[in-house]
Amino acid sequence: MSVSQTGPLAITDAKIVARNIRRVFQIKRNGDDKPTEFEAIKQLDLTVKPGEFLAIVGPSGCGKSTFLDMIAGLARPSSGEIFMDGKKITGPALDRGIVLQGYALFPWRTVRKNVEFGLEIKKVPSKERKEISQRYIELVGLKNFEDRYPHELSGGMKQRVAIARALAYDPEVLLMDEPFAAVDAQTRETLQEELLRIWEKTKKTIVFVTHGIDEAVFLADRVAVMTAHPGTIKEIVTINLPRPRDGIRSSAEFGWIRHKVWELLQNEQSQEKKAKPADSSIAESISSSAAL
Ligand SMILES: Nc1ncnc2c1ncn2[C@@H]1O[C@H](COP(=O)(O)OP(=O)(O)OP(=O)(O)O)[C@@H](O)[C@H]1O
Repeated sequence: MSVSQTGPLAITDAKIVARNIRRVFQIKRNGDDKPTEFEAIKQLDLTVKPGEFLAIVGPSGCGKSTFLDMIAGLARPSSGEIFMDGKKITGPALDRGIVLQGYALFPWRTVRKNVEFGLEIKKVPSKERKEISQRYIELVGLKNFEDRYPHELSGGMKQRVAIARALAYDPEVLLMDEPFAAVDAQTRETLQEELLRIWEKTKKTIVFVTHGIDEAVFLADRVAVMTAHPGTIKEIVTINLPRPRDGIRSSAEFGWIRHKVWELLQNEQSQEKKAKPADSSIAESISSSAAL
């Protein structure tokens, strides 16, 4: 039997395999007759192992969220394929849980009802739903907040609800797009430690997009560094730091790995600056419109 290979793992042995991904957006600007093609991602290959915690970092606008959306099945690659457990991803499904930066909670639902949302879709009976939601509410440290509404919670608490909601319907893969960006530094560190504790307990595969180098190195087994636009994988850094990682941030090894990732990103950003005069106008106009 011939099995396609991407990196060291066969498609069937890896949790997620992205093969030769390209993503092009059609941009129509005022006054243009025809849309212009904007290549956001090109030739992106990546393999995620079962149970792995993989972080993705890269310069702003390099395509991190676009790539995550494609793994989630919310968008399709223009060419190339993404597989999960050997099957091609063609749309969203409950085997992948998504946690986004803006919490995306339902404001009219209590904490419990938010956490139960995926279970309702799965048609889990009410008694079982309550048991499962309670377990995850407690796992993320929100016991006694079950009946609160999102507007009655802090940013860190909302983010915990979003994590509990994604975990409660037991997806095999958790896709996280800058989930802790909106909280203060101290809460972020607490949430990072909690996420590691949950990951060690639940053995989920996690793909975690972040701007934070410290965050990526602290959390991940491997950090995939993307190039500037058009984004592809520049290098994958294996984080050989022991676990549990409490207190590791002050160690020399942490500082050394952090510096290595920082350097890779720094090179990318300076190369992008040099390349800018040639194709800056379209990239800039699109990036700024996307930021609005
Ligand atoms: N729907 C869209 N239409 C047109 N261009 C888009 C669209 N979505 C994203 N882009 C462009 O694709 C590129 C990649 O965007 P993406 O949001 O994936 O980057 P990112 O790496 O997640 O950025 P950041 O780190 O700033 O969040 C950007 O230049 C963006 O402007």
